[in-house]
Amino acid sequence: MTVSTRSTQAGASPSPFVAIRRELHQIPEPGFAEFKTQQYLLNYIASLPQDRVEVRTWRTGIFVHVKGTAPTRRFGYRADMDGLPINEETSYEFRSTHPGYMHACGHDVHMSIGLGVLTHFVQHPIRDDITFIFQPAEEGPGGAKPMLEAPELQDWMPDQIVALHIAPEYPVGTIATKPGILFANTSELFIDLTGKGGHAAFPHHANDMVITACQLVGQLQTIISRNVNPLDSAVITIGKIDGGTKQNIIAEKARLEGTIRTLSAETMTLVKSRIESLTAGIEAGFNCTVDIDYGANYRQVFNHEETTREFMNWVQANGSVQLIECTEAMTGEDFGYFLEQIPGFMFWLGVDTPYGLHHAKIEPQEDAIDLAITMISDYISWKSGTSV
Ligand SMILES: CC(=O)N[C@@H](CCC[C@H](N)C(=O)O)C(=O)O
Repeated sequence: MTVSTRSTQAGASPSPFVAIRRELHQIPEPGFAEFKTQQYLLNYIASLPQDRVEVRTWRTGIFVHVKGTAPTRRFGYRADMDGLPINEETSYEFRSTHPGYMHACGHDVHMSIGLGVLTHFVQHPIRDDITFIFQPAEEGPGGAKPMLEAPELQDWMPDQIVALHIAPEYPVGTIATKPGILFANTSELFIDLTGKGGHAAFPHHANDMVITACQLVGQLQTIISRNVNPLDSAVITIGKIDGGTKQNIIAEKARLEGTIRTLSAETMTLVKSRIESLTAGIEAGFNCTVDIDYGANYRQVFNHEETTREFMNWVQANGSVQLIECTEAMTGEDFGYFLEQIPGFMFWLGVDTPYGLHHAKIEPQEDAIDLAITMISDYISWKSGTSV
């Protein structure tokens, strides 16, 4: 394949898809509000030769169909599009121009790789068709499920699908994956506490929801340490607390925002049932009301055993990147919904940066972009050539 002209060394001009990643990096947007991102992608796709390309939009997402020369099947590549509410603190010259928003989960990288693979197959037709899915709202509330059900996808539904996620902890030149479960089941968690506000000097006339929220956060952590089997894995993270209005007013309301992660659906049910018992105790003990909202729920990312093993063998034989057979992670991804319907897999792409996903200073190594474009293009070409 010929797309890559790699160079991200200081002073050198970036390759086309690194340059695209830098432009996308500057316009991170919330889920289902990826308007500029969608327009940017549409403009780029429109700049390609159109004879075998067809485009459909769905809300802020995009489906692109690239027709093969004598198709017998259809491959799929999915990239997510949304940014995160984080104030960027990287050393980049091409930092986010949207205050308070950042591509801190690599979706700018995932999209630029998607455009690179798309460009390759527009320039180098293969026998089979390919559907590219640029999906909004992966960080929540989830674009995968409604996109799978969208009428615009039905006649372009892939027979096999692939997606990747950047991995800060792995070196550039490595990918990591495994057959079976790769990412956890997730559920968002929003808990609203309502008590009785009052003057800071008269706590006996009020029910303080700041104290109640603090108690509840501590109690929630006992679910993992005392209810979940230690040989199983689960996470409860409360990532945000809001409460009160002023330092000398007892808070009438508080809100906890978090996420639950489990490796099995049964453990998710157990964790939720324990949350409900503990919050019932909080209501009784602190004379307040508690409302729980589980927000968006994602099913586990479960890599198709046979397809993933075949891909891993191909990577090892191909030799352009090093394969790591990893363990599962407690991250979530609504790509799991695609894998429930379509055989395929997700893999981690090594981008070697000391700051993790969702960190304000994350700076993925951009050399991984052209390397991934080449590898995915080569894999799909090989697979198309070998399949009937
Ligand atoms: C790869 C990654 O970081 N994905 C997100 C998915 C978020 C799911 C949902 N909004 C939640 O918070 O539960 C993650 O946080 O793992």
